[in-house]
Amino acid sequence: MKSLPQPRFTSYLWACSATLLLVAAAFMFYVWTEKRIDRANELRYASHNLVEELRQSSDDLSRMARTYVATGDPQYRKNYQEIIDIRDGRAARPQDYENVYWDLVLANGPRPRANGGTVSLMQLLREARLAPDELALLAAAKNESDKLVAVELAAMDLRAGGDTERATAMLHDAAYHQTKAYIMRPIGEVNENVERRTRLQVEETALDANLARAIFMLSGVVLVMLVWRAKRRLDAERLQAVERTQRISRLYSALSQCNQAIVRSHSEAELFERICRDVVDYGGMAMAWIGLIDRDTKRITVATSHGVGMEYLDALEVSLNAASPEGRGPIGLSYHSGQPYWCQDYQHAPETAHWHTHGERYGWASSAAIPLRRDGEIIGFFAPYSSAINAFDEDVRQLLKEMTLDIEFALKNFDREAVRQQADQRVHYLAHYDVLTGLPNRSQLHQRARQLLEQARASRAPAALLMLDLDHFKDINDSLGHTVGDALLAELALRLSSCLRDGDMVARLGGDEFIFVMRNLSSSETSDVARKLLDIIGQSYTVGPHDLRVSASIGISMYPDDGHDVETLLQRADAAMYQVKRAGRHDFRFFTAAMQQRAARHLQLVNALRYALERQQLHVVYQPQVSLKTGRIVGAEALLRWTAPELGAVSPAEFIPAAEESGLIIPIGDWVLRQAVRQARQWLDDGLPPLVMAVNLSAVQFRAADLPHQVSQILYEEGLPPEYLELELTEGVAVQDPQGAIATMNALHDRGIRMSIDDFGTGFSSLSHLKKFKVYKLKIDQSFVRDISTDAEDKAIVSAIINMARSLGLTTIAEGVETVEQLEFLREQLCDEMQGYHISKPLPPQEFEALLSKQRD
Ligand SMILES: Nc1nc2c(ncn2[C@@H]2O[C@H](COP(=O)(O)O[C@H]3[C@@H](O)[C@H](n4cnc5c(=O)[nH]c(N)nc54)O[C@@H]3COP(=O)(O)O)[C@@H](O)[C@H]2O)c(=O)[nH]1
Repeated sequence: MKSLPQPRFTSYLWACSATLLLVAAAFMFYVWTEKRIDRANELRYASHNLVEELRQSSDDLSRMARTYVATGDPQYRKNYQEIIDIRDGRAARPQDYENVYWDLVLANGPRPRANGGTVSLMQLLREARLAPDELALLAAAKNESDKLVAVELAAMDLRAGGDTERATAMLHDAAYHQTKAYIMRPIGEVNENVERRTRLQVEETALDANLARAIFMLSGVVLVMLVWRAKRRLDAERLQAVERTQRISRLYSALSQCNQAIVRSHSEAELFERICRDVVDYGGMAMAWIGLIDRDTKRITVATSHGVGMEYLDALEVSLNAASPEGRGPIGLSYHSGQPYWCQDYQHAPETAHWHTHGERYGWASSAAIPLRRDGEIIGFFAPYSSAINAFDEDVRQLLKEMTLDIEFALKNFDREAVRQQADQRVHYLAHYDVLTGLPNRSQLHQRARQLLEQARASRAPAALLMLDLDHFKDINDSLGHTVGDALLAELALRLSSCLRDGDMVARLGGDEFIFVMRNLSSSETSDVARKLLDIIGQSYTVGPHDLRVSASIGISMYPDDGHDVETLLQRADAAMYQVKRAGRHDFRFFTAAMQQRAARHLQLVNALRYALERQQLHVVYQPQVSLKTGRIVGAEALLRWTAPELGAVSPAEFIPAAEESGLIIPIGDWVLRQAVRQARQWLDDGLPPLVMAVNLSAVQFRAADLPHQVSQILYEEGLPPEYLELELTEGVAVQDPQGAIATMNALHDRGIRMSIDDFGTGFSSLSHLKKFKVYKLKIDQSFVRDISTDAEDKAIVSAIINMARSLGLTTIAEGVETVEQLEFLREQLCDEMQGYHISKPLPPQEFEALLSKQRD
């Protein structure tokens, strides 16, 4: 039942003040009426006294006169005259005059003391505000009294004259008494009149006084009641204020808890749970829940709840569909208005009718639905329930709105945090994993490998580190593009991962280089793994329209024999892999101490080579190439020499591979080419017989995309016609990408530049390819030439090469010719040209020039 609103304390204060005024007015009225009664009584008393004085003075005069007549004592006549004088205002009225002059005189002898004032009795009677008729009666009495005075004076004169008898008779005769009676009758009438009138006046005033007293008492009672009620109201309001203060402080502690919840919560679910708990534990709610909108069904699903009666939510049906009853409740209304909905009387509100029966058991008296937004869109509702009607006053509403804003702020922060975490995870992923293959990257490798070695150390078990590098993978990238290369690497990573046991790892170091760390493997088991890897890697890859095959080189180092830390094992596996590469690739090798020395030497060479050009440690020598028909020098092969102060003279057989692997061959090769071209131009300019300058071109140089342009540029800049230059290529340039090699050769050929195949017979050139190569010369490798005088097989090979070349229309040149026997055999076989120590070692330019000059002569 609704309670009537209580008047506030200030209303009581006004009522009290008004009543107090009424009380004061009633009191004053009462005092005034009492004073009026007093005044009426005083008047009655005074009137009565004065009237009595008139009667008494008459009696006193009679007595004085009779006593004088009887005694003849003049004092009585004197007294008589004094009474007359006082009464008529000629003598001052004595002090304490109580009408009875006789009493004053006879008291103790002395004369009554005057009070200083002289006023006649009649004047006093007039001032006594007697009624006019009363004054008229008293004036008549005074007249009669004056007549009697005249009689008494006459009687006293007779006595003074000695006629006592007549004097006495005059004071006792019937006329005397008749006059006396005429005096007394009006005085009596006046006395009665005054008595009656003043009593009436007193009685009337007493009525007023009673009324005033009644009003005073009544208003007093009312005032007391009002003060009492005001006090109760004041107490109630004070209590309310205290309760409100406590409630507000509770609400603020709920808000503070909410803020703490926001700070402490790490997830949306945790935050929702804390908020519901805080609004119940600190905000005075019986139960609270948070529901989230299911976007598909438009229904509300309970995310979290706290408080008593949470079972209510078990069967709760709430939706946003305004067409259904469960969509027209506080949540539905809140959703459609976008505002919080406060239901202050849950059991009687029409909007909660659908849930009355269900909610009755839980004693809900108020409920609210406050929308929760994320990025401005309503995602759910915060729904607190109270067991009190009108629970959501302004303070509570404000609190809940603020809590909701705080929740929304926290949601935004969670979103930001989620984005940040995703970014962090991405950064972490990028920092530790290879994006292309998903394998651990270099930094992760070091970390994981250290852990694996630690475990191996702890279990005193061996471990293997395998460094795997694809052979000629660059060719695939260069010829088919990086997309194809990337796809192949991704497929390769999957294959490699499939070879892993639990606890082992494979990482991509970058490019086509992979590292395996495997525990509990003996050397022979590691060999099996390496073979298996080579086998798996060698199976074909289908990338788009391409059917590709690759091979790999694997270097292996063993823990603890080859090293105790990751860095050492990596270095040693690298050295082993380097040896595989040098030995022709597509194989695996274990690290050995010799490899270590070679690797160290390799590193030393590469480091020194970096500065060889700028420190002018390089120079070119020239070896003559002679026609077997004419015996004349027809060409020169430019051969690079390097003398470094710390290393001495280093053979190109040693430093060229190092320059190729480090990429230094590109600037160095350019430099050699320019030197050789310049020299050829110089000799032409010097008038020496024209010759072809042969320059070795490594496969690395040959694969450079701008090679044809670069060569033409040097020729152009140095002013040498292209027909005077010959590029010596090894068979290897065409192994990986024959089509690309053919295209480059075509481009060089189109620019008029000659090409020869160096070291022919040692590589894998197929004849079908050879036919397509725009080369004009084959250089028979000196390993075949060396023993042609004695080795029948070499003889047969050299003979076959010469015949094959001739059938293809190619010129042949034999290198490494040191003896006349070798020379003779080659001439017999119709080899076209020769080069070797038999004619000359490679010579510095001046010496070569001298040799050439001799030929001119
Ligand atoms: N890419 C480049 N490769 C170069 C360059 N300069 C040299 N090289 C290559 O280095 C390898 C070793 O060369 P080098 O030590 O200069 O040896 C050459 C000759 O000195 C040697 N030769 C010549 N005649 C004889 C002989 O009668 N006996 C004998 N024992 N050796 C002889 O043969 C090498 C020439 O080889 P080739 O080039 O195959 O004709 C070597 O592979 C060079 O190619 C360079 O500038 N760039």
